[in-house]
Amino acid sequence: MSKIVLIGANHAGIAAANTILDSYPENEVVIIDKNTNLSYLGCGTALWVGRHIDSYEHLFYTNKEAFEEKGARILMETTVESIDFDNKLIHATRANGEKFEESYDKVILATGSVPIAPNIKGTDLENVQFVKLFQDSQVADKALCDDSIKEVAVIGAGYIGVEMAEAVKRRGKNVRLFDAADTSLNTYYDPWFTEDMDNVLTENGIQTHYGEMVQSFEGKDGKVTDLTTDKGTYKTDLVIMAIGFSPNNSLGKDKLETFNNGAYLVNLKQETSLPDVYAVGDCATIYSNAIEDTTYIALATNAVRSGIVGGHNAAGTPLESIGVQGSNGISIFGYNMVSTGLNLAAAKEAGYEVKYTDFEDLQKPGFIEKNGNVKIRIVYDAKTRRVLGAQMASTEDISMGIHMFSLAIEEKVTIDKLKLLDIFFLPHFNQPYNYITMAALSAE
Ligand SMILES: Cc1cc2nc3c(=O)[nH]c(=O)nc-3n(C[C@H](O)[C@H](O)[C@H](O)COP(=O)(O)OP(=O)(O)OC[C@H]3O[C@@H](n4cnc5c(N)ncnc54)[C@H](O)[C@@H]3O)c2cc1C
Ligand SMILES: NC(=O)C1=CN([C@@H]2O[C@H](COP(=O)(O)OP(=O)(O)OC[C@H]3O[C@@H](n4cnc5c(N)ncnc54)[C@H](O)[C@@H]3O)[C@@H](O)[C@H]2O)C=CC1
Repeated sequence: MSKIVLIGANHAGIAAANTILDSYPENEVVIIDKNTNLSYLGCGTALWVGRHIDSYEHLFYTNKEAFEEKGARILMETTVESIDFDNKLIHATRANGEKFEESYDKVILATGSVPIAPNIKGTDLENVQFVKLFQDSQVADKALCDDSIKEVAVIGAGYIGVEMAEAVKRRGKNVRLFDAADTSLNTYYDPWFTEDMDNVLTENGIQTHYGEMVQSFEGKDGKVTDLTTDKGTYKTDLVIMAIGFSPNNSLGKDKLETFNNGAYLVNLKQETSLPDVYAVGDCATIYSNAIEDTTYIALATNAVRSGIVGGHNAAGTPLESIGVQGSNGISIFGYNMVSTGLNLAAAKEAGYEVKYTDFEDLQKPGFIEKNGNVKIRIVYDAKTRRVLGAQMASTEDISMGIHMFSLAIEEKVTIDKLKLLDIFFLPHFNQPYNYITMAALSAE
C-alpha cells in the first residue's frame, strides 16, 4: 500500500486517479487542484460559446464527490506551491490561505499546460481573453452577449483559434483571424488542406490575416479598443488569444529533466528522472510512433492515455505506453479535417526522405444523393515505405478512416501493404475503388 498524491485533477489527473482507485483501492489517494472545477471539456468551449449547444452543463464528466465516494481525499481550490522531492513533502495553500504540508510515497504531476501569452503591450487590457479554463469561457461568452462588442480579433489560427473564430462568427460579430504563419492549422495539415479550410473561413465571413504579427493592443479606460500589427491597426472590442500552450513545469523544472520546451521528460511508464515521481498529460512529453522518438503533443486524448499508464505504474504495475500519433480532428462550418502522424512539413523537418500520395474523389458513387468530395494525402518514408502520416478532408464524415492510419503508423505498416487492404464496398458508405485504396495504389 502506498500514499499516492496527484497534483492536477483535470483530464490526465482524473484518468490516473480513477485507474488507481478502481484497480488498486488499497492505496491512499490524495488529489490536489487549484481550480474550482474539474473535468471541463475545453473542446466544448467553441460549441457552447458558438451556441451549437445551449448550455455548458454537459461539459463536465465527473466531480469531487465521485472521487470521495471512491475513498480519495480531494482538495480543490488548493495550490501546490512547491515540492520537496528529497523529503517527499508537498507544500500547499488552501483557498483560505492556510498553508500545509502533504507527504507522499509516490507523486503524479498532472499540472497540464498554460496558454502562451505574447510579450506585447496591452495583453493585460480588459477583453483580451484566453480560453483555457471554463471560467475563461464564461468571461468570453459574457463579452459576446454585449451588443457594443462588434469587432473581435482571434490571435492564433490553430485549433482553438479556428474553432473560436467560427464560434464568434456564429454569434454575429465581425471576426478577424490572425496568425504568424501563412495558413491556418499549419502544425497538423499541409497547404493542400489548409487552403480549403481558409476558403471555408472566408466564405463564412471571417477575415483572415495570415503572416501578420500582432505588435500591440491599445485601450481606453482599461479596455482594449485597437490592435496593431506589422501591417496595420484595427478597431477591436474583444481579443481571443490562442497562440498555443506551454507545459506547466513550475513545480519540477529545477529538479526534473525536461524536454526542449520545458515539458517533464518521461519514459514509457510516465516515470520522470526522479524515482517515485511521475508526470502525465500536457505537462509531460510523449512518445511519437511517427518520428519514433520523444515529443510534445498537448491533447486531451494523450492526457487520458498517459494518465492511465501513469496510474498503473504508480500503483506498482509495470505498464508501458504504446506511444501515440497525435491523431486529431476539427469540424468548422461543416467542413471536416482529420489527421494523424506527420504532415509533409513535419516529416521533412524530422529528417525523412519523404514521399506522398494524394487522391480526391466523391466519397460515394455519383448516384448517391448525400455525397461529398474527399481529399486524402498519405505521407510515407521513401526508404522504408513506412506510413508516417495521413490527412483527410471532406464535408462528409471521414473520421473513422483516420484511426486506421493511426494504427498503421503505430504498427509500422508500409504504403504497399495498404494497396490491397480489405476495405468493404457499400454504396451507402463508399465507392468500389475507395479513396484509401486509390491513394495507396497510386503511390510511387
Ligand atoms: C479551448 C480548448 C479546446 C480543446 N479542444 C481539444 C479537443 O478537441 N481535443 C483534444 O484532444 N484536446 C483539446 N484541448 C486540449 C486539452 O484540453 C488538453 O490537452 C488537456 O486539458 C490536458 O489535460 P491535463 O490534465 O494534462 O492538463 P490541464 O487540463 O491543463 O489540467 C491541469 C490541472 O492541473 C491543475 N494545476 C496546475 N498547477 C497546479 C498547482 N500548482 N496546484 C494545484 N493544481 C494545479 C490545474 O488547475 C488544472 O486543473 C483543448 C484545449 C482547450 C483550451
Ligand atoms: N480539435 C482538437 O483536437 C483541438 C486541440 N486543441 C489542442 O490544444 C492546444 C492549444 O491549442 P492552440 O492554442 O490552438 O495551439 P496550436 O498550437 O494548435 O495553435 C497555435 C497557433 O498560433 C500561431 N501563433 C503562435 N505564435 C503566434 C503569434 N505570436 N502571433 C500569431 N500567431 C501565432 C501558430 O502559428 C499556431 O497556428 C493544442 O495542443 C491543440 O492541439 C485545442 C482545440 C481543439
